[in-house]
Amino acid sequence: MIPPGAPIVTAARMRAAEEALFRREPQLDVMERAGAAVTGAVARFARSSPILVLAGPGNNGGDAYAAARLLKAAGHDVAVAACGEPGTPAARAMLERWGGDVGALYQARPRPVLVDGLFGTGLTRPLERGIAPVLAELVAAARFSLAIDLPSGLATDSGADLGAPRGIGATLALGALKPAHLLDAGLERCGQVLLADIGIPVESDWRTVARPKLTAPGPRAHKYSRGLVVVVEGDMPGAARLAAHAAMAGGAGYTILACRDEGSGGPDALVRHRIANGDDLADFLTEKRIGGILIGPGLGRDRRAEGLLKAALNADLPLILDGDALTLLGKSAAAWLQRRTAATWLTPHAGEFGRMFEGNGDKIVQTIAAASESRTTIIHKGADTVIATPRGEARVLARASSWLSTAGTGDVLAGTLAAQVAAGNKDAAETAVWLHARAAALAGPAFIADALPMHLSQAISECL
Ligand SMILES: NC(=O)C1=CN([C@@H]2O[C@H](COP(=O)(O)OP(=O)(O)OC[C@H]3O[C@@H](n4cnc5c(N)ncnc54)[C@H](O)[C@@H]3O)[C@@H](O)[C@H]2O)[C@@H](O)CC1
Ligand SMILES: Nc1ncnc2c1ncn2[C@@H]1O[C@H](COP(=O)(O)OP(=O)(O)O)[C@@H](O)[C@H]1O
Ligand SMILES: [K+]
Repeated sequence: MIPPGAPIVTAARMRAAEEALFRREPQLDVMERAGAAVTGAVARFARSSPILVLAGPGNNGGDAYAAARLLKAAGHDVAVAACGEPGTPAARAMLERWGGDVGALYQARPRPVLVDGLFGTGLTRPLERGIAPVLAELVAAARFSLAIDLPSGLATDSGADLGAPRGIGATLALGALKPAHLLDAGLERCGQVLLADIGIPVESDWRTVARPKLTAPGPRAHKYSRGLVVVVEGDMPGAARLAAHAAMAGGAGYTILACRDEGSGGPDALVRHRIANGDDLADFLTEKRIGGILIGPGLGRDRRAEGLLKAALNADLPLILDGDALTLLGKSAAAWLQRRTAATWLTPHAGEFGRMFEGNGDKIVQTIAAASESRTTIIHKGADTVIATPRGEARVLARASSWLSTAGTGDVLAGTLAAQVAAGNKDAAETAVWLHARAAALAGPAFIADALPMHLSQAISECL
């Protein structure tokens, strides 16, 4: 499990935090703690199996030499293989403290337990030729592999694959999580992510999503105080119905489907209100008790859809934009949205995000830049979901149920978010993402999106 609410830092931030600490404490003491943390984690998995420790030229290699010595002192059968001489004073000192044999990486014989201490946050380019296949073979031949800080061959700040092996069983993040533990290729290359506190103080506006704290409605609650949600229906009514159902199951007091005609389907408690076009919707949205408008799921992209979207954008009410609403805005999204005075949330998947914003940089950086430019809170969905606020905060959710990869689950997320927005939850996005992921976990394998809302009640009960 990814540690909830844990800070996430880039390689540069981690280095700065380490350097600040080294002004107060010897670097070797910190590295000894890193070695001890690795030893503890490896010993748990290795039991009495022979261990091969791989050491690289930098401080990741320094951690590896420290761990090799401590594992040996604890009675384990340890062999060490290195790629290159240590290039930092700390790594050299740890090689000396190890004092045993060091083989060449290219001649290393596989052992049942492998410790990957080749490269960590200092990796700046794809693994040099020859290293990746040797590492891949040693990992494949081992019964269990643990990576120190990061699997060698992952770009720390993006999680991009620079030659990382497949099959690492666990990764022990040192001091703090890095984006690579959560994003892109890191999602499948890190195995189980463990976090070791080695006494490096880190500050960050970026954290993993944590379980929210919610409260039950007060004794004097009524349907309006719980939150009135309006979901705007479009060409594909099923999508809006799914979202409306999720808003209701996500705790909204009153949910209205603004629909073209009487229609049918959906829970009986769902109220239908006929809306022919954008002018109609604009009139309806003068109702000040509305706590959140959701538009976009199944909206379509025709003239009527454009009129509805314009009415929603012009209403001075909290607004959630999803699906087709995002595509309709396209590259003019930021210009439209920064004019709004009421709060706005966007829930794009990667395709929709790319239609609205330039995609420079890593997913966290990109999402923060877009949130700040458009003055919105963005839930950038995917197997790795990044939430960014206009204030530069980020929350990351990795490893939600991969069964979420089915049509309609995004509509359920948008509806869940609308309920939280209408209830006035100031962490509506993080709450909705957590509840949605928890509902998916509770739904088990091969659920359909229609089944997700019914698990929201249990998910909410776990937050009370
Ligand atoms: N500074 C410290 O004392 C501490 C560092 N820590 C460890 O140190 C790591 C960071 O150490 P470094 O900054 O020395 O970096 P690394 O040890 O991750 O790697 C740096 C070395 O790799 C080389 N290199 C980079 N890309 C390469 C490539 N594609 N092919 C071949 N060689 C390549 C660099 O030239 C340099 O020699 C962390 O991940 C963590 O494991 C922790 O022990 C905490 C304390
Ligand atoms: N492999 C995956 N692992 C975890 N979550 C996923 C995965 N694939 C999709 N999701 C989640 O499922 C939802 C899909 O939303 P979206 O792409 O908008 O689908 P739709 O438009 O069909 O509803 C998002 O919340 C996304 O984060
Ligand atoms: K490593």
